[in-house]
Amino acid sequence: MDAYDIFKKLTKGLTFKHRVLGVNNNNTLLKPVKKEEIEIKQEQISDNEEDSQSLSEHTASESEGQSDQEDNDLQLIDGVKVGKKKKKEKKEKSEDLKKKLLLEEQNRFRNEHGIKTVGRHVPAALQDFSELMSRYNVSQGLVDTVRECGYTEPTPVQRQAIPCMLEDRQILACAPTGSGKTAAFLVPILHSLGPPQGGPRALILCPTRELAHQIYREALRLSASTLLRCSVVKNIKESKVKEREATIRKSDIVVSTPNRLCYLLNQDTVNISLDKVRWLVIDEADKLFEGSADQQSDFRQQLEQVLAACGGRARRLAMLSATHTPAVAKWARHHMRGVINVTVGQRNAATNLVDQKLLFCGNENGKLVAFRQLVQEGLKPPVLVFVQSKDRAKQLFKELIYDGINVDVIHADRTQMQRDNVVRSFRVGRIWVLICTELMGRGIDFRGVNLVINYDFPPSAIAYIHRVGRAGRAGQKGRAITFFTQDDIGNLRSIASVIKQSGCEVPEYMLQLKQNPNKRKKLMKKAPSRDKISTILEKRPDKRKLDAANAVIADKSKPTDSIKNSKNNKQRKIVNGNTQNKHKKEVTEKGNKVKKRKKKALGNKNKKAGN
Ligand SMILES: Nc1ncnc2c1ncn2[C@@H]1O[C@H](COP(=O)(O)OP(=O)(O)OP(=O)(O)O)[C@@H](O)[C@H]1O
Repeated sequence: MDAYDIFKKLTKGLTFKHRVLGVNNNNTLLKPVKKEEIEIKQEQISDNEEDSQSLSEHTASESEGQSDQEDNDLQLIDGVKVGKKKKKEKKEKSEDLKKKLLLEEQNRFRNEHGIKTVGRHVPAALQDFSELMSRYNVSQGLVDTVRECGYTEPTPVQRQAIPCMLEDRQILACAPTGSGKTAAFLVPILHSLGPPQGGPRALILCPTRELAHQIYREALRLSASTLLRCSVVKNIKESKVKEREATIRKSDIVVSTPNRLCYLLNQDTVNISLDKVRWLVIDEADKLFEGSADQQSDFRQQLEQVLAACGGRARRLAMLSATHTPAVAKWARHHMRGVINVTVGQRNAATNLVDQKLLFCGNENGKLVAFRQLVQEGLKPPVLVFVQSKDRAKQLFKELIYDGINVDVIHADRTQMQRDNVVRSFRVGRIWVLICTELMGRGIDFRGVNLVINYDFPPSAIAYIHRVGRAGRAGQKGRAITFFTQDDIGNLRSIASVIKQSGCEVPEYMLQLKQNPNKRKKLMKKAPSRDKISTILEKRPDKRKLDAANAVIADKSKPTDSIKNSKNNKQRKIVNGNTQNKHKKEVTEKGNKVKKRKKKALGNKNKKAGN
């Protein structure tokens, strides 16, 4: 007896409504039902099918009802509607995705323009100036003025700095020389100040008077469509103090050097309130922070005084420069909450619009010869020539004026009026070659400077970047030639690296030179002493040649140290022989005169005594 027979016996006379289906469906345990049996039960089956259908329908509706019930139960958990929660999550996810895509798009746009930012919630960069109206409600008048200045497209620093400042964010911006940083801070200030109120609400500090005047001129130009009043703190003679005070009190935007502003603030008779200042801009920030510890503390003290005077809580800071130093970054970290760092291109790099070259000149005579050669080959004005001190500026000026070159000179010893006249003449092309000191190295915007000549090697790579940046501005190309001698080797490698970085060629050996940090620091503090710039020098013996000759002589005869020294001393005496003899003669003549006077006085005394 198999399982089927047992099942039959056991189920004799019984009807299994559901089992029938089960039998059909499950024949693994039970044998398949025979055909006749199926036919007998067919009727029952169809009835049952209906039942089961209605049952399944019922069950479905029941389970639906149950799931509804479950849903209702879930909806009641903590009063949160789960269904809606899911929808909300979905929506949030899609919003997140949208945001991510938007951020990616913004980053791609920034990359295209060489903009890097560090900070939280950085506003999107500007696509064009008209976006200022749609995004920030900037007046049509201001946008039109910007365009009238010839600014059709924002420069990279303007694309990022303007929205940041319009959203009231503090910035630390580093962008190449000549890339339009001035308009980058002026445009948002001009919009955010609204109608004029009187009493400074924006204060712009920069290192030199020339730069202050330049920023002031740009502010005047850009504010043409507004009624805002701009002023620059001019010379602060005692007689003018009251006049300056009145001007500042009436102005909305004030441009000054820190020295002049603090001088005025410290006058007992002067009452200037900086309470309403909303924007404090520090242009060429790293220059103001640079220098010896004393100089640094000078500016820091001044800055602290100004910050204290701008007591308002709404005060925001913007610091800009073409170069970035750790001192500025550190200060910004401590004093600028929520600051956004904006960097365009590579940090501390020279503009790639300037073709740069290094020229070894041997000695000071070599420099003058090289300069004259450049003139002979044909200089394309305007040309800026940098020297390391005002004395050397005067010396070179004397040399070049005798060569018949259309040249002038600017340095700290000239009066303000002379300085202003020189700058104006150079701007309009009356002067072709302008000799200057580091004074003009920062920020000054002479349109179309074709060539910068570093007659004296710059004291640092930073100074080099700013000097050559006087050419190659606002998209125009330029050239820079830097003379160097043996005295400048200490800084050669760092400057050669800057040149190489900006895409120009430099001999490989320069990049391999050993760095001496102490020597570099020394050179930054004090420029090397150089022979006077003078054609007469050519007739004088070269001291270095003499020293070299002495060394050869000393080596040949192998004398002892003391003999060597005496030999050098003797040589020194020969070099300065004429001067020393002259000096000796003068001393003897003076001595004789004194003796004669004494003799005469003694004679008179004796006469009187005799009388
Ligand atoms: N969007 C623009 N399109 C064309 N030219 C511009 C634009 N913005 C500014 N300029 C021009 O570029 C020149 C350089 O501008 P600016 O003096 O502000 O440069 P900078 O970045 O401050 O340079 P530096 O670091 O040397 O001080 C100026 O002549 C200015 O008129």
